[in-house]
Amino acid sequence: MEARDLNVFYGDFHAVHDVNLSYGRHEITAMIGPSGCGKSTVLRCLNRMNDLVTGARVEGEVLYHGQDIYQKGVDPIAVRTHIGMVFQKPNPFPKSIYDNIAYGPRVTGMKVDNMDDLVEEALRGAALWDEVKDKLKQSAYGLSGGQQQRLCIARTIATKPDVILMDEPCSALDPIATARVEDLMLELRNQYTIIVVTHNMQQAARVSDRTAFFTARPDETTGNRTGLLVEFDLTSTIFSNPHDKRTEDYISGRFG
Ligand SMILES: Nc1ncnc2c1ncn2[C@@H]1O[C@H](COP(=O)(O)OP(=O)(O)OP(=O)(O)O)[C@@H](O)[C@H]1O
Repeated sequence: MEARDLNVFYGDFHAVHDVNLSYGRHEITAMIGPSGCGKSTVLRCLNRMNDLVTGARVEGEVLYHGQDIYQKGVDPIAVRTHIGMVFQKPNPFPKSIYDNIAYGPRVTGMKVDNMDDLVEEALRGAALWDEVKDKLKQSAYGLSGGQQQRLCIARTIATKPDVILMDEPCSALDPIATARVEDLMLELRNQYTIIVVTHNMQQAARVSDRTAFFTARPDETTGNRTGLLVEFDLTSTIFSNPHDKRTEDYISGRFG
């Protein structure tokens, strides 16, 4: 995936300025930076989730296998089946564990030979099968927060996307549940391209292959802070030998 000259506005407010970024296939890319620098805004552009935000306007291109997902005629629902999203707070549907997984394939009209097999495959893929296989008909709300987040990941992979976007997927989880989700991300990387927004720099350092550091620059006249990409590189480089002083200051905790 690739963002080209991406600018995002909320009404008159220029939230994100000229982002150019290539996301590697079967890699985990982390997007980090101080609050308000536009990480989530950029993430939402990658599967047209900003279409659902009142007043949001996107300029530039987001290329997915070379095709601009903002081009006229592209169906945003179809985009979201290829490019799934996992949110900050686990948000299972008020349905059984089984139906949470089966819902996406059903509503998107996916051709499924055997739904039981697909549900099992998705739950196994999200490292949750062994914990829930005997209670598939029970409500998803009975699961712990960490299990609910893995259920949401299973729900995302059930529609067979090839990119998974994650918006601070562990911020509502305790350290043990966080470690499980991070292990899962590393496993999923074999099959999926993962793009994750995180506030947690250790998490970015632990799981990602490449890291994009964003910051926000105040407009001299209005004082409004517009987000921009400062540096994008291998995670090891960003954390050990960043080229930009702003990255270094952020990483070392002098700013943000
Ligand atoms: N729906 C919206 N309407 C208006 N402004 C918005 C909206 N969503 C985000 N913004 C603004 O856009 C800017 C970027 O926000 P965004 O949430 O993308 O940043 P972020 O880096 O993900 O922040 P955080 O780390 O705090 O979640 C901020 O100034 C924010 O107030």
